[in-house]
Amino acid sequence: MSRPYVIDEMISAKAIAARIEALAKEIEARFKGTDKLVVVGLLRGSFVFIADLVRELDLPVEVDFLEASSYGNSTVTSREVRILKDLRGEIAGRDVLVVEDIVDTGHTLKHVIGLLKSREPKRLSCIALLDKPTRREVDVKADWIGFEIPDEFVVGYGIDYAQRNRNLPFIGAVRFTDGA
Ligand SMILES: O=P(O)(O)OC[C@H]1O[C@H](OP(=O)(O)OP(=O)(O)O)[C@H](O)[C@@H]1O
Ligand SMILES: Nc1nc2[nH]cnc2c(=O)[nH]1
Repeated sequence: MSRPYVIDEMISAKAIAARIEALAKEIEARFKGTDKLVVVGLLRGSFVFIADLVRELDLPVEVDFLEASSYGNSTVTSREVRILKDLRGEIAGRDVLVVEDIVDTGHTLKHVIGLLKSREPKRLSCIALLDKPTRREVDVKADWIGFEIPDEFVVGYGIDYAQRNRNLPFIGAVRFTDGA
C-alpha cells in the first residue's frame, strides 16, 4: 500500500540527457578497443537509463539484464538482496559495465558486484545515475555517477514508488502529504 504524496521535480530530462552524453564519452575512452562490452542493466529501475546510455556509446556492446530487488513496495530496504533474474550470457573474460539507477544504502550494488566478480570478468566497472552518499551502509562506489543527490526518496526516469512513476521523464522527489 502506498501513502499519499506529490512529486517535486529535482533533475530535468534535459539535464539527464546532457549528463549521459558526457558520461558516455568517458566510458568510450575507458573501453576503447574492447572486442565487446557487456552492458548489464539492473532491473527494473535502470531500464530507461540503460536505453539512453547505450545509444550514446560508440562501442561494440551486448546488453544483458539482471533483476535484483530489496525494496518491494516499501521506501525502506530489507537489506536482503534477492536475485530474481540472472544474466542470459557468460561474462568470464569479458569487459562488463554494470548500470544501476541509484545507489542508496549500497546493499544492492555491493551484492551484485560480488556476484559478477565471482564469474571472473576481464574488467568490471559500474555506473549509477544517482548517488545518495549520506545514506551508505556498506562500502561500495560506482566508477561513474550521474548526480549526487540528498537523502530524498526519488522517482521517475525508470525509478518507482510502489511500481508507479517509472515513466516520468525527469527525476522527482516524493513528498508525502499524510504527515506520517
Ligand atoms: O543501495 P540500495 O539501498 O540497495 O538501493 C538501491 C536499489 O533500490 C532500488 O531497487 P528496488 O529493490 O526498489 O528494485 P527495482 O529496481 O526493481 O525498482 C534501486 O533500483 C536500486 O537497485
Ligand atoms: N524509488 C526509489 N527506490 C530507491 N531505492 C533506494 N533509494 C531509492 C529511492 O530514492 N527511490
